Amino acid sequence: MGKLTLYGIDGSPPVRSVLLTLRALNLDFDYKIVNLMEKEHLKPEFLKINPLHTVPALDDNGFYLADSHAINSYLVSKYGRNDSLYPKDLKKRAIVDQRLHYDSSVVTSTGRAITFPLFWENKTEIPQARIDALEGVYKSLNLFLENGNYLAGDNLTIADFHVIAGLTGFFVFLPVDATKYPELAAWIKRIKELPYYEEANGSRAAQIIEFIKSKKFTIV
Ligand SMILES: N[C@@H](CCC(=O)N[C@@H](CS)C(=O)NCC(=O)O)C(=O)O
Repeated sequence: MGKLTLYGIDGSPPVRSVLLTLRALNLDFDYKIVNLMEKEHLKPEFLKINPLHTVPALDDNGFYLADSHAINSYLVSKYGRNDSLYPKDLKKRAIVDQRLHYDSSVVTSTGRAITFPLFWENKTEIPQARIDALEGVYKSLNLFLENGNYLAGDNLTIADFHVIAGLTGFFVFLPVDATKYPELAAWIKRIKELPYYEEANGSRAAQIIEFIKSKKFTIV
């Protein structure tokens, strides 16, 4: 096997989703930090790897790939001992893909609408409507989970990694009410019990969570 390098930073949810996949697959890799606050992603060296200047980016022996969803499905397809994290069966895969697109489109944009003004525009008032949209995400995820223990059914897949990595920072804005969303609350507990969860996601999200709290935001 050639050399794998992941470019990223712990605060980034899509980066943590790739870290979860790399750990689940038990792969060796180098982790190169690209500090977004220091604008390292805009430096020419990184633009050669990913002209869109986003993290995560993967270098698999000279093959460069951006976007966590593309990276995770590639890693499982190329290096997985089996296909359980991203099934080859067309219908099973289609369900995983649906969850991945839901993550890319809805989960990500809902979260970004809350965090972007806080992180980059120094706005500390979050409109209630944005928190309501986040609650809408919890509701949809709870619906997905009525079909099985994991987001795409009975088995753990990369869809679970993307969504848990995204949600980890959102709990600060809106904790999951287990009486309203029991399946979602149980799923979070289940994912946290994965042996590699804390190392790949939990501990790595701690700093960004503290950063969010330090902003002393209010919901208006
Ligand atoms: N859809 C992409 C999103 C990647 C993304 O937007 N990453 C953010 C950090 S969470 C980033 O690198 N932003 C810097 C920029 O857009 O210049 C993925 O899943 O990898």
